Amino acid sequence: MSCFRLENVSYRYDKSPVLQGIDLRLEPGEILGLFGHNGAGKTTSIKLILGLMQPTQGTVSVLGGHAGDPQVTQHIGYLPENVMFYPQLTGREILSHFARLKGASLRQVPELLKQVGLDDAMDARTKTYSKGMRQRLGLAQALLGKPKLLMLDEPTVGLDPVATADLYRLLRELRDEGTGIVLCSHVLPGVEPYIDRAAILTEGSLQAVGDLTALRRQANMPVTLSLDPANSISALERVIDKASTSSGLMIKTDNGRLRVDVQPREKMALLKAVMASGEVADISIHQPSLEDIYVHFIGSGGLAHRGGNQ
Ligand SMILES: Nc1ncnc2c1ncn2[C@@H]1O[C@H](COP(=O)(O)OP(=O)(O)OP(=O)(O)O)[C@@H](O)[C@H]1O
Repeated sequence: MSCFRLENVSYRYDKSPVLQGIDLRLEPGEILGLFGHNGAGKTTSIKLILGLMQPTQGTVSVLGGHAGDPQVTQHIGYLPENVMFYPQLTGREILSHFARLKGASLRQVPELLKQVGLDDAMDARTKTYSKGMRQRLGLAQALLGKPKLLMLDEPTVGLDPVATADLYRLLRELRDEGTGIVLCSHVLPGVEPYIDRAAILTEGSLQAVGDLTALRRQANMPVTLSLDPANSISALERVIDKASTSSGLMIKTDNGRLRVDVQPREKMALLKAVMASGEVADISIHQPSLEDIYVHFIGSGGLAHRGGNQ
């Protein structure tokens, strides 16, 4: 049973279309990164999965049922983009309140607060919490009742790098226990090792979906080889010129090394020729990162939408 399936889903607020023909699914035990610029439609997609709104076209099924059904919703954990809590209550009081609302065991409350690193602060009023602490309390709230589907909207906003890495590690543990997780973000640095698949949304349309290998293949972006000459840069450059089948191979010198941008399909032939020449002392290979792939798919039009939370 899939955690959710969106089939040919479109949505419009009033007249303007916000999502168009989205096909997307999430399986148990998987972390999907949903990436897109500000206003791309990430939160709208989440609201449709939560059943807060109905699609104007297409179908949304969640955990084998209908989005919004109480039997389905009780198995969903959701961390909204901007978490706000009553400032006079303590973390423990707030989480206990949400546990009662959700019908989750109160025993979970101190356990979860400990899990998100708030064990020392659970009896302090939330008005004394930092932004990162409020975010962790929001995460604990989302984890109440051990959800089968966890949806996190910009979960790393307000977290420092160590807390961000802790969050990703926690998500990986939950994933390994079978939870399906959606991570919505426009903050890409650091997320790459923790997601199984990425979906890139621009202007309400999915540009690409897949694991990093599939996205790299689809993007067909050049791979950068960084080469240390064994003898001289000019001799190494001649080898590359001769071996290259494509015209206009990008070659740059960089601190006594050569940087060569090569198409993926030509990489192995070029490497073999360079190795056989005896003109190279060392090689490093840089594949396009998730950020490179994201920028490739959203294009300069998408970049113009990006906000300041990078
Ligand atoms: N209640 C609403 N009424 C009208 N338009 C809306 C409403 N909510 C969102 N929109 C519009 O829908 C589009 C998608 O918004 P959405 O919040 O889904 O984007 P997002 O990808 O989550 O953006 P961000 O990264 O900034 O949170 C935007 O153009 C936004 O202005």
